[in-house]
Amino acid sequence: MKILDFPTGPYPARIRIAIAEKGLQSRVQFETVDLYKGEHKQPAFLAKNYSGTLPVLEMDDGTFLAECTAITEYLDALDGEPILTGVTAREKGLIHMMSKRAELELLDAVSVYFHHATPGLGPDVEIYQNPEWGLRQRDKALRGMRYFDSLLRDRAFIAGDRFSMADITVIGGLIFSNIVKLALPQDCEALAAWWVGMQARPSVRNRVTMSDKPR
Ligand SMILES: N[C@@H](CCC(=O)N[C@@H](CS(=O)(=O)O)C(=O)NCC(=O)O)C(=O)O
Repeated sequence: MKILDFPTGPYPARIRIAIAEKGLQSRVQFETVDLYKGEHKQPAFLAKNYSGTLPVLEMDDGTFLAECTAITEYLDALDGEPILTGVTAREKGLIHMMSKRAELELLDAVSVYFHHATPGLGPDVEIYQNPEWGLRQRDKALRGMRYFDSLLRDRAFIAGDRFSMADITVIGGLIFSNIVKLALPQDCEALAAWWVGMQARPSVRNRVTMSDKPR
């Protein structure tokens, strides 16, 4: 299967990390779509993903699958351990909820800040910007960081007692925060400690090179 992505992108990172966690590297080829040239807004790409975003998974039968949560669920169903989207009904529900909350309260909020209150992908791609809206989303992301910090004071992972898709989504949010230089609030010690642990995972550390050799 093929992944259309941008190697250093925060949303593509979610899929790169999932692939590495499940040891699927040998089954995937990556094809870069240049966001800064606006290739993702061209008709040829929009025919693959109406929403004009990355990543997109192209299955061997030609089916296109967009949206990180859907792609992760697909990959999880393809292969066995480790399961990233939950085994029991309760786990599946909680992981999906916490991953969606990580999108709404952190990752998507940082993305809006990037596109609206910074130069983003450049004037040829950012054809409409609302800096005030971007700044409000930045403040929302900071509140989201504090929320996840409060959770991590009592648990090791975002959705419970093991690593899951929800952790990967928060990782995506902190990767994006790093790109836009949005620092974690000083008092978010539990989130900071969790982030150090997450960055030590080979799947996170090697996400751009996708090397499965420990560096
Ligand atoms: N809801 C989508 C969002 C994906 C998304 O925003 N991807 C970014 C890629 S990256 O910024 O993370 O590298 C994108 O395509 N941005 C292009 C744009 O918004 O114009 C998902 O979950 O896949």
